[in-house]
Amino acid sequence: MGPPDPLEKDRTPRTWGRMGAPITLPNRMLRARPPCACSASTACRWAPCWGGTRGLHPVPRPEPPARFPQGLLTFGYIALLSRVGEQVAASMRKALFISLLRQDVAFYDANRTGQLVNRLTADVQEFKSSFKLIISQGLRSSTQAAGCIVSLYLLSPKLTGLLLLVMPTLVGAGALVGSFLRSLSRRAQEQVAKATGVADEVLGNVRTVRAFAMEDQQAGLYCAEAERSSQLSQRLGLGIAAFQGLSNLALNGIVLGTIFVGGSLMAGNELSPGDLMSFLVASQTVQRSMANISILFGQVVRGLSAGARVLEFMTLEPKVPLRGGASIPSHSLLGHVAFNHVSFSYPMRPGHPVLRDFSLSLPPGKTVAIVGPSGGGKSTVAALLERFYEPTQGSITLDGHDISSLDPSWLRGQVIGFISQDPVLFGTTIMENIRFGKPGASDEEVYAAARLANADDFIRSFPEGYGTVVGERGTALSGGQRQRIAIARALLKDPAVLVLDEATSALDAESERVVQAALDRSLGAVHGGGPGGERRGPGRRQRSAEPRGRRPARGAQRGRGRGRGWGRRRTGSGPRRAAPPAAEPNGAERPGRGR
Ligand SMILES: Nc1ncnc2c1ncn2[C@@H]1O[C@H](COP(=O)(O)OP(=O)(O)OP(=O)(O)O)[C@@H](O)[C@H]1O
Repeated sequence: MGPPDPLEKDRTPRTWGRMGAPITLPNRMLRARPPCACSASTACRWAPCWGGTRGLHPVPRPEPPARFPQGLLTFGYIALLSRVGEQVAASMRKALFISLLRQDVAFYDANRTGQLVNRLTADVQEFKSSFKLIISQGLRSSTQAAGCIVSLYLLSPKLTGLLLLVMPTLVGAGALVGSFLRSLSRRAQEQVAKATGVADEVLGNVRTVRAFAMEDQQAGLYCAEAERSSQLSQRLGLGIAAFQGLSNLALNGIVLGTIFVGGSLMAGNELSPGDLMSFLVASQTVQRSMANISILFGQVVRGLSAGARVLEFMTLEPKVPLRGGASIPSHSLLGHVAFNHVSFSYPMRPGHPVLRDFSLSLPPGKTVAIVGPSGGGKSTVAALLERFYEPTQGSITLDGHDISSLDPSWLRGQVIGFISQDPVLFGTTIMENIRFGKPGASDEEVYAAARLANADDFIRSFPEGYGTVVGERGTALSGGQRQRIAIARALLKDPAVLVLDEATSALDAESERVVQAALDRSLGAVHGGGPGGERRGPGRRQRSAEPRGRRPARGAQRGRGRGRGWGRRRTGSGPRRAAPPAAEPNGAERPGRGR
C-alpha cells in the first residue's frame, strides 16, 4: 500500500474534521488547555478580590503566594495557545488547499487565482489572530467579568439583578451591530482579495505588461482596487469605533445608574456604605472587562468573516469528484472514444452553446485531427474528453463505457495524455517536470521519454542538465523547449489516448519540425519498451490542415471536424501495428457549433 493520498474522497474538506483528525485530535486536547490555563491564571489574579470585596479594599492585590502559579499559568497558556493557533491555521490551510485542488475546472473559470491565494493566506491569518485573541484576552476578560459578577451578587443580589436586567438590551444591540459589521468586514476582505487577484495577474504576466508599456495603466488598476479596499476597511473601522464608543457610554451609564440605585438602597438601610463601595469597585472591573471585550469585538468580527470565507471553499463539493467510479482493466482497454450527440455550454456562459448535437467516433489505433475555425470548439472537445466539464446533453464513451461512470482520476492519470496549446511547466527542475507525468518513474524512464520527445540533447547541453531549474511556469526555456518537455511529460505517462491540442502551434518552423518529429517517433514507438508506447485516439491539429505523411480522413469545412489516423492496436499477446489510415475513421463526425 502506498502512502495515504490527501486528495481521497473521504478526506474532503467537507469532512475536514475527519480528515484533520490526526492533526486536530491533539489540537482538541490542547485547545482545552489554554482556556483552562487562562482561566486559572485569571482566577489566581482575582482570587483575593473575591475574598476581599466585602469591606473597603479598593485596589485588589494578589497575595505573594498567588504570584508564582499565576506566572507559570500565564506562560503555560501563552505557549499552548500559540501552538494551538498555529496548528489550527495549518490544518485550515491544508484542508482549504486540498479542497481547492478538488474543485471543478469551472470553479477556476469563475475565481481568480490571486483571490484564492488570498483566502489561503490572509484570511487564515486573520482567523488565527482572532482565535488567539478571543482565547487569551477574550477569555480573560470574560472570566474576570463573570467572577466579579459573582462578587456583586454576594454583595447585593438586588442591585446585581437590576444590573443584569439591562444586559439583554446591550447584548441584543451588540448582536445587531455585529451582524452589520460582519457583512461590511466580508466585503472589505473580498475587496482585499480582488486587489490581490489583480496584483497576482499583473506580476505573473509582467513580460506582457512590459512589452506593451502598460506599467502605469496596471499600477492604476491595482491602486484603484487597493483604494476601494482601504475605503471599505476605513468604513469598517468607523463602525467598530462607533460600536466601542457606544458600548463605553452604555457601560459608564450602568456605573452611574449603580451609584444612583445604590445610594437609594443605602438611604433605605438595605446596603452598607462599605458594601456599596465594594460593589462600585467590582462593577468597575466588570465595566473594564466589558470594554476590553468590546475592543476585541472588531477583531472577532474580522476573524469570523475570514473564517466564513475559508469555510465556504472548504465545504464546497465539486460536481465531478476526483475519484470514484469504474476503471477498465489495462488488458481489455482498447481506447475507442465516441461522442454521442453531445451538446455543451460553458458554465460561465450558459446561453452560448459551443457544441450542439456533436457526434464523433475515434477508433482505436487511429490518429484523428479535428480541424475547424478558431473558437469552433476543438479545445472544448478535448476538455470534455478529459472530463474538465460535463456535457449538457449526450454522452462520451470509452470502449462503450460512459466516461461519467469511470474513475476520473484513472481516466486522466492513466488513459489520457494531454499536451495543450501553451503547456505550463512548474518552477522546478527539468527532471521533476518530466516526472510529473509519472511520479514514480526512474531516472532512466525520464531520459527515455526525453529522448523520444527530442528533448534529451538540449537538456544535456545545459550546465545543470536535467537538474536545470526552468523558472516560474518554465519561462527560462524557449517555447520549443517547453513544448518538448511537455511532450516528454505526457509520453512518460504512456497514455492509451494522447490528446494534442495544437501542441506545435506556438512554435517557429524549425521548432515545429523537431517537435513534430518527436511526436511521430513517439507515436511509432513500440509499446512496452518504455515511454511513448502505443497511442490511440484523438489528436488535434488546426494550423496544419493536412498533417505530414497522413491522409486526411474527412474534408474540412467550417465548424466541422476532420480526422486522420495512424497508430497500432494492442492485442492480448502483445502490440502490433494496425493498418495505416487509408480510409475515413469509423463513425460519423458531425461536429456542430452553436450559434
Ligand atoms: N472556460 C471557458 N468559459 C467560457 N467560454 C469558453 C471557455 N473556453 C472557451 N470558451 C468559448 O468556447 C468557444 C470554443 O472555444 P475553444 O477553445 O474550444 O475553441 P477552439 O476551436 O479550440 O479555438 P482555437 O482554435 O482558437 O484554440 C469559444 O467561443 C470560447 O470563447
